[in-house]
Amino acid sequence: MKIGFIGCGNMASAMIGGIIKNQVVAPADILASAKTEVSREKKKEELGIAMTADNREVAAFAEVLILAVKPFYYEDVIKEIRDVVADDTIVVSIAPGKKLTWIEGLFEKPLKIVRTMPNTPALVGEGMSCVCGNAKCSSEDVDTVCRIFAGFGKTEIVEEDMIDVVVGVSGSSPAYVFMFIEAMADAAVADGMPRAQAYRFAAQAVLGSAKMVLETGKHPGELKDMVCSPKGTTIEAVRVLEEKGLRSAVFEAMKACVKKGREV
Ligand SMILES: NC(=O)C1=CN([C@@H]2O[C@H](COP(=O)(O)OP(=O)(O)OC[C@H]3O[C@@H](n4cnc5c(N)ncnc54)[C@H](OP(=O)(O)O)[C@@H]3O)[C@@H](O)[C@H]2O)C=CC1
Ligand SMILES: O=C(O)[C@@H]1CCC=N1
Repeated sequence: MKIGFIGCGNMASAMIGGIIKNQVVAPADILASAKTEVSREKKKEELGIAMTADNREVAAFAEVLILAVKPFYYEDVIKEIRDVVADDTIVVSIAPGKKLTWIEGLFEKPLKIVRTMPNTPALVGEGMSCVCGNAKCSSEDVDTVCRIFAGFGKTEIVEEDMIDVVVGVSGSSPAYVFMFIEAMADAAVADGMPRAQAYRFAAQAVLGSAKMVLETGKHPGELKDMVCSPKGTTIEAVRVLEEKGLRSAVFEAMKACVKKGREV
């Protein structure tokens, strides 16, 4: 299977890294484009794939064509490539807000279009993505995309409306988690821990906690309660986090994120 990426920035690189590492396809079966020569050279070296400046070359090459440019470039890119995209190519969007009908309309011909929302932990094989195909897609087409995305993490099929929610809860959320890790590490540094060690401790605590949610099936509140000893240290931290509005901050942040995604 030939996979093409139009745009090869943060998200495409994370996906390609996972695809190659997990041998979904060989590097020779991937072709990507980027706007600047500097990026193309960097990605060629980093990922070991062929790079081009020509989006139309990528579109003609790909059986699965992933549009990995910023949402505001989608319109120009689709107009540029639409006459070289073969009728049976599966076109994959990773952009928030750009609806299937809008993408279909721009191609001006019936095509298989799949909307997805990946996230950057794809780079280490721990991505979380959703997938939704248009009416032209058979279940095999959707499976093909799921198989590619499974190469760099977990994937679930959702209704299109749910994609806006996925943007908030997994597409964008690595950024909030990195902020949380950074803040915990800063506090540990303030208390005397060397910075590199602080990142290791904070990140491993987040990783382990996430695994507990996924692997025990217990409610996160129960897992939290298991850490809070009576009269202990943790409940003091929990009291301050509640006082400072952690839950409300996360709630409001995600509402803002989803709203922005719907407006794109
Ligand atoms: N970053 C993330 O965590 C996530 C991003 N997404 C979505 O992924 C898409 C890409 O985002 P991201 O990777 O962060 O963005 P980046 O800015 O990191 O990358 C954009 C890429 O597009 C290239 N590019 C720009 N214009 C063109 C063009 N006309 N033709 C071909 N290539 C072009 C850039 O080239 P150059 O480097 O040379 O300028 C760059 O390689 C967006 O739609 C975003 O919403 C989805 C989920 C998560
Ligand atoms: O910030 C953004 O717009 C993209 C979409 C999801 C994550 N990054």
